[in-house]
This record gives sequence, C-alpha cells and structure tokens, in this order.
Amino acid sequence: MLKPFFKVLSPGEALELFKAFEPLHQESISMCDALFRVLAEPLIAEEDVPGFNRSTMDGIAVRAADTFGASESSPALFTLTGEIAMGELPDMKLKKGEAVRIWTGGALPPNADAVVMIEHVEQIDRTTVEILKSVAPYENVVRKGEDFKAGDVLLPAGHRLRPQDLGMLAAMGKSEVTVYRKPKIAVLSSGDEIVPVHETPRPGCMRDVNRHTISAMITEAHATPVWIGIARDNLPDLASNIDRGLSEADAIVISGGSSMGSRDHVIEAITAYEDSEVLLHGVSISPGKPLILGQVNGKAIIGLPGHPVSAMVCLQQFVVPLMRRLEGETSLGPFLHPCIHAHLRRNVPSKEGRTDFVRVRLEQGNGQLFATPVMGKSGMVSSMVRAHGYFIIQTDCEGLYKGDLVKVYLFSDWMEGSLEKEYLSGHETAGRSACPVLTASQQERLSRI
Ligand SMILES: Nc1nc2c(c(=O)[nH]1)N[C@H]1C(S)=C(S)[C@@H](COP(=O)(O)OP(=O)(O)OC[C@H]3O[C@@H](n4cnc5c(N)ncnc54)[C@H](O)[C@@H]3O)O[C@H]1N2
Ligand code: MOO
Repeated sequence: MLKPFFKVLSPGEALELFKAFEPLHQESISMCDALFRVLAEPLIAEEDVPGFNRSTMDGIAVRAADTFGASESSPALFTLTGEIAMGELPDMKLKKGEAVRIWTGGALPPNADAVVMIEHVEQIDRTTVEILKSVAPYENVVRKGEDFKAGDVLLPAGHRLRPQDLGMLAAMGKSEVTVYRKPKIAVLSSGDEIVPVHETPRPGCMRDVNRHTISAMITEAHATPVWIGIARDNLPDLASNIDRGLSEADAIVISGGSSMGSRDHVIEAITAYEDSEVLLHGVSISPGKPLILGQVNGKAIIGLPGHPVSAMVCLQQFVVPLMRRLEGETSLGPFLHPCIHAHLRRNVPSKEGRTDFVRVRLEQGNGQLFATPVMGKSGMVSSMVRAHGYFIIQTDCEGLYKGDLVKVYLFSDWMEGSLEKEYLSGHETAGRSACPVLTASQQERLSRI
C-alpha cells in the first residue's frame, strides 16, 4: 500500500525543525587543533597586547615634541644615546634632544612616544643625527594594549575559528580552547540496486554516488562523516544499520527510501523506536520534496531523497544548518556569502507554492554575466557537475524571464546555506538592473570550473 506524505512544510518551517536540536557537549582542545572549531565560551583577553609600546618601523625612538618643526630645510639635531636590543624592555629615559636607535617591533623607552623612520634620519657623526621630518605622538608606534586590552571580549561563544583567530589565541598565550564537540554524522545509503564504487553493477544496478557526495559535503562543513554501509530495501536491514549509526554518531543521514513506495522504509524504521518522532516528511522544494526528519532518543535521523541532486540540495539547505547547530555555531564563521548576480539566458517556469533550486552555468558576454539553466533530471549527477551554481525561485513566483537578474550561489564555496540567508535577509527579488562585470582573472577561474 502506498503511504502519502503526511504534511509538506515550507522550506522555512522545515529549516526551523532542523535547527531545533541541542548543541553537543563541550571539550577543551589544543589551539593547534582548533581551526574551524566553534568556541563554546567567549574569548576574553587576559592581558594587554602588545604589553609595551612597540615600534612599527626601523628608525630612532624620540619624544615627539622634540621633533616639532623639523623639516628637510630645517632639520633637528639629536644625540644618539644607544640602541634598543630586540626582546629587551629598555629602562633608560630620554632627555630633551636625545634619541635611541630602534628596530621594527622593538620596545620604546618609557618616555619616548614616537619613532622617526630611518629614511628621515641623517647620521652626522657617531652620536649625532639630524632628522628631516617631525613625527606626531605615537607615530610609527603600536601602543600598549592597542591590539587588544585585558578584559576585551575578542570573540563570542558560537564563533567558528578562522586562521586569524588562531593568531589571536597565540598572541594572548591561550594554548587550550573550549569548543563544541565536532559532530559525527553517520552516512547510510539504501537500495537493493546500489553497489559500492569498486563493484561493476549488474544490469539494473547503480554505483553508490550519494555516499561520496554526502560524505564530502559533511567534511566540507567541518563535521566528520562516519560511513555505515548500504542498507538493503527491507526493514530489518535498514533498522540494524540505523542502530549502528545511532551508536557511532550524533546524527544519521540516510539516502534513498524517503519516498512513498513500498520499499521505502525510513519512516517505519524511525517510528519503530520507542522514543522517536517523525518531525517532517515532505518539503515544498524541487528537487528534494520527499525529505524526512525524525528523532530517535534526541538524535536527528535524516532521510534524504535518493536522487543524487535532490540529496545534495537537501543536505546543503537543511543538514548543513543542523550540523552547524549541533556544533553550537551562531556566527557566520569563516563563510562569507559566495554569490554573484547574472542575467538569465532564458525563461524559467516554476510552480507557485514550491521553491525551486535551478542549476546554472555562468558565462560572460558583452561585458555582462549570464546564467544558463543546466538541463538534467535530479537523478543525473552530471547536471551538478556541469553547473557552476544555482539560483532560487521563491515559492510565490511562477517563473522568471530571460534577462532577469538572479543571484547565483556558487558551488565551489557553497558551504554557506543560501536558504538560511534568504530567510534572514528577506525576500529574494529578481530585477533587470545591471550585473557585475567579471575581471579577467575571475573569467579565467570560471572557465576552469
Ligand atoms: N509516485 C511517486 N514516486 C516518486 C515521487 C513521488 O512523489 N511519487 N517522488 C520522486 C522524487 S521527487 C524523488 S527525489 C524520489 C525519492 O526517492 P527515494 O528517496 O525513495 O529514493 P529511492 O527510490 O531509493 O531512489 C531514488 C533514485 O535514486 C537512486 N539512488 C538511491 N540511492 C542512491 C545512491 N546512493 N547513489 C546513487 N543513486 C541512488 C535510486 O537508484 C533511484 O533511481 O522518488 C521519486 N518517486
Ligand atoms: O524531489 Mo525529487 O528530488 O524532485 O527529484
């Protein structure tokens, strides 16, 4: 007997369900392992950095006031009293008209407040120099605490650490950080016709594409994929694979078996657990409509549609936000929004009440950027490979016209969930305004994808 979708939700409603899971536990790790991990506590500076007034140039340290009025036509004479060794904190006090040699990064003497660059200093004899340019107080100096001060909140909890953030941890001597545990996501393929990549499929069978696209996308989202296996189209086999997934991971992603056929067992497998709930079956997007979200003992079980394109779209739009939620991420992290505006090459019809993800190829012509929809059904992985990115046709739109300006999300960096962004930033609109012209190097990059 066929089972109907019990309730198709809008993508916004579905996204809320995916984001309702609790973040994982916290752990303390070495900063050397902390790249792209998410802070569980705000990072608060414990000391001033730098801890002393520091020269940013090679030159001579002076009291700025002594240089006022100096110029090429009217140089000021200074007595050179010595040189500040790197790594030393000098205690000598400069008297009026005195200067001391200093190198980039060196500590200024207590009463010096500026550095004259070596280029503006003429050596007259061993102890006398003249300067050809005055300096303002704190010119060529990073002041004590100017980078950051003790007590400053440098990064909030929920921030995903980027390379520059690790630099700041290093600068403040924080060798250990408290982060959220990195989610482990069990990956499970399903279907009697699916064979592993190293096997030659019998007629009627197909190689397992989803294992690889899904695992790669999980890795790209900085979580850890845990391969479980290929479940056969029967409830006991699927259930025992889900059992393994539940014991080894924080959430499970199953591809295939999400639809309404008699061999689609994901819903039954979820509801067979005592503490379980099916939160979603069906979302008004294309491709990807038969998406499932359930929970078993508080762990998310996601049933992705089996078609490779549908599985990737659902993973990107819903499972990436779930993984970010499990990892406690609240900031945009290192993921800026890689999108570009382009004019549609042809009309693209859509159905009201459905959000469409349309794969496109980008090309440059007449100084403008154009997006050509890539043909191909959601079972064809080549349609993803041929595309540079995708644009979204919103639910209340019946289609777009040739020439309309669309926002294309690029696959090469498609980490940053676009739907989530659309809901944050309001409605996506298409118009006919000018689109950006690519630079020669951007065009070159595009042609290589
Ligand atoms: N009568 C209806 N049939 C279908 C509907 C519908 O509404 N009514 N929805 C269609 C849509 S849309 C999709 S998407 C698929 C979803 O199907 P399932 O999630 O149940 O997945 P399967 O039937 O198991 O597989 C679909 C398709 O994908 C291939 N597949 C599955 N796993 C893999 C894998 N790991 N690697 C490569 N390819 C895979 C599988 O062989 C099938 O061809 O349902 C439609 N049907
Ligand atoms: O949702 Mo299916 O994913 O349209 O091909």
